[in-house]
Amino acid sequence: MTVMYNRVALIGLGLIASSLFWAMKRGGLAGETVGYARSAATRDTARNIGLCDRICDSVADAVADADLVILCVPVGAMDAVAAEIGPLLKTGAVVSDVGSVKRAVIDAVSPHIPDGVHFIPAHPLAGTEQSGPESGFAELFDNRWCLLTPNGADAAEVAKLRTYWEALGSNVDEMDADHHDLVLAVTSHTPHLIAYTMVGVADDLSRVSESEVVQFSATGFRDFTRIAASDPTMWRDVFLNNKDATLEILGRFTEELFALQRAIRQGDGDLLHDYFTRTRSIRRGIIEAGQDTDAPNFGRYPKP
Ligand SMILES: NC(=O)C1=CN([C@@H]2O[C@H](COP(=O)(O)OP(=O)(O)OC[C@H]3O[C@@H](n4cnc5c(N)ncnc54)[C@H](O)[C@@H]3O)[C@@H](O)[C@H]2O)C=CC1
Ligand SMILES: O=C(O)C(=O)Cc1ccc(O)cc1
Repeated sequence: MTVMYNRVALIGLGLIASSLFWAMKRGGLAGETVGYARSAATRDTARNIGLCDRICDSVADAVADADLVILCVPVGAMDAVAAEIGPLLKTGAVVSDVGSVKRAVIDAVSPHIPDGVHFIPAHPLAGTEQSGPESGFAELFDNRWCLLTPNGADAAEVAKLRTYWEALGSNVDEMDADHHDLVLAVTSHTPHLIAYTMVGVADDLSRVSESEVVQFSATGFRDFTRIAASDPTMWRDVFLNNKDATLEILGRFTEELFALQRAIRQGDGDLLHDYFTRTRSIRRGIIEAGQDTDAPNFGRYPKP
């Protein structure tokens, strides 16, 4: 139990902020944690469930004297929130965020950060399809990656934030923001779009076949429906703010899809078999690296 920052302010009280609070409480990482949410209803819920040591009714109260301010709002709201808090930050404070996109957040937030305040963007690769203050839990970040995109920030403050995320349970790496956005377009953003699309297709179909789509959902489709239940505002903002990388990956995806479509039409079993053999090896690589915490036998890899 080591206090790392005397006062931490969480702005936007949803899944990630509430998980941060519970994880900080578990580790005793903050002297005091204060929270602010835009809507009075969210602030009331937060108070009722004991989220944060204090919930403030104004963002000014929340960031006053804060040593670490973490922006936990949708990516599209970062600009407005940063503009509001910029003039209120104390010298020496660290501002960070948890947004799923990094370059657009850096461009939106940096102009509002005064001299003497350190801005260190971060992205925990951990989440669920749930949102809101009641959805958080202390274990969310355990054994998950958190990527920092320091963008030239003070090395000592970056090292401290790294230690903070490690104390929250994460593995931490540093990356260039553009590279982050491309990697996440491949591993998270485009897969979410595909899930949204597939569930949309099934929804159109279910109008024809009544409830069969729901009744006979196989595991793969169930996973798609879970992902497609994610917060619409958050995901709208991800695509609007990681436009180039997702369009690039989506272009490649549709080309491959057309190639597979042609193979099915032409009965080209060799092409399909070769393709599926290649993709299977990628899955095995992930499991052997110990990265698949959802696998039924997670914890038993890598094999002795
Ligand atoms: N949900 C997930 O699985 C993950 C989300 N993230 C990122 O974390 C951030 C927060 O996501 P969640 O906690 O899941 O969202 P959430 O929807 O649970 O909570 C977001 C909070 O921000 C507030 N908010 C929205 N617009 C606002 C505005 N203009 N001004 C002030 N407050 C505003 C909402 O009222 C809510 O309290 C997003 O940037 C998202 O990209 C990062 C990793 C995983
Ligand atoms: O729920 C899931 O499967 C996720 O993929 C969670 C998630 C969503 C957004 C992120 O930026 C990081 C992780």
